[in-house]
Amino acid sequence: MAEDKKPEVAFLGPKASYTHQATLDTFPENSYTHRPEITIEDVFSSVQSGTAYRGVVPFENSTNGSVVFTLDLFADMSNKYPDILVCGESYIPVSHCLLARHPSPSKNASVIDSPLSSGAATPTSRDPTPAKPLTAPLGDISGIKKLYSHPQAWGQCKAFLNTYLKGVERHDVSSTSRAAELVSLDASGESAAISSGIAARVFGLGVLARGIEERGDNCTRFFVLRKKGEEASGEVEAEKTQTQDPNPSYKTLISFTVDHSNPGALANSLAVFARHGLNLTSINTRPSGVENWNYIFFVEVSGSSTAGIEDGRGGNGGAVDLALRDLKEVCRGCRWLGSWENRLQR
Ligand SMILES: O=C(O)C(=O)C[C@]1(C(=O)O)C=C[C@@H](O)C=C1
Repeated sequence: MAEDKKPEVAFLGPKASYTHQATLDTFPENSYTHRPEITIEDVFSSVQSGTAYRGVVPFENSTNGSVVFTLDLFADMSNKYPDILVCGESYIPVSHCLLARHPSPSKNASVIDSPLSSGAATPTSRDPTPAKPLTAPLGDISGIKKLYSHPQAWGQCKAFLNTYLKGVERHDVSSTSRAAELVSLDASGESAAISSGIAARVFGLGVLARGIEERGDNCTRFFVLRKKGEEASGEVEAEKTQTQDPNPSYKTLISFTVDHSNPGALANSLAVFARHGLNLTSINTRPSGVENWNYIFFVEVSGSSTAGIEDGRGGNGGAVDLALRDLKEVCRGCRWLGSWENRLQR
């Protein structure tokens, strides 16, 4: 069947996750088969093993910061994903809803009468001026005893949760769409999910509140993964059309570790990028996993590295390749994690 011939793109599922939206944004359904995976690690695994042509994973949220699960997989302490590279990115606006199976948002229920619905969280000595949520529930939500979502989502909806669902038990699950799926299976009707409006339709749930995120411009950045040795881009026509910018700029992700006992080791490593005129656009750290209080650093720089770095020939002599060569001299270990076209629109 022609359907079977389409390249497979693995993504953090189930269907209707924000990662699914990012996948649809980059890989049109008529040219690719979209394969939902249960965890972000499963996506890495499918790309590493070659069973998926590409993978899509969340990397960073504009309100709540890095997706640490993804960073830890790039850190790859057990050397399970040595061939994973980033080859693309996608920015998706994220607007969360509160979803439940038996939404009683009795349209008539007075939101104003409920003590839970005053729109102001209780001031405490630790937080005397709590943030005000952007939105209120559409009806009575006092029956909700359990909340499900991806850990990233709690931090994106703090004001709403503190105001209207303070103290309600929270369950971390693998994605926001998995949260919606679990709620759809809970006959008690006492659970709710933080998930998307699309997930409400896919899992037949009702919407108890819309736009519950902290900020109206909440946005998540996703990475497209490929396996080392696979063409960077362009082999499939549909993917080529993603380039809309006639003068695209590029970004590169690099990880490195330093000898923490050496004063200036980190400063010397970062100075390499400045010396080669590379703008550092982000820096993250995670525990290295080697010993306590030892870190792995992730930096994103402007520019790209091309042929040669991948197979150890040293690259094309561009600024990123030269920086990688010099970085090796001053850090303990470093790894090029891919270069891709910058898709950030300002
Ligand atoms: O759970 C999902 O729907 C995801 O795609 C994951 C994820 C994330 O990890 O950041 C993506 C976007 C939102 O920021 C919340 C969750």
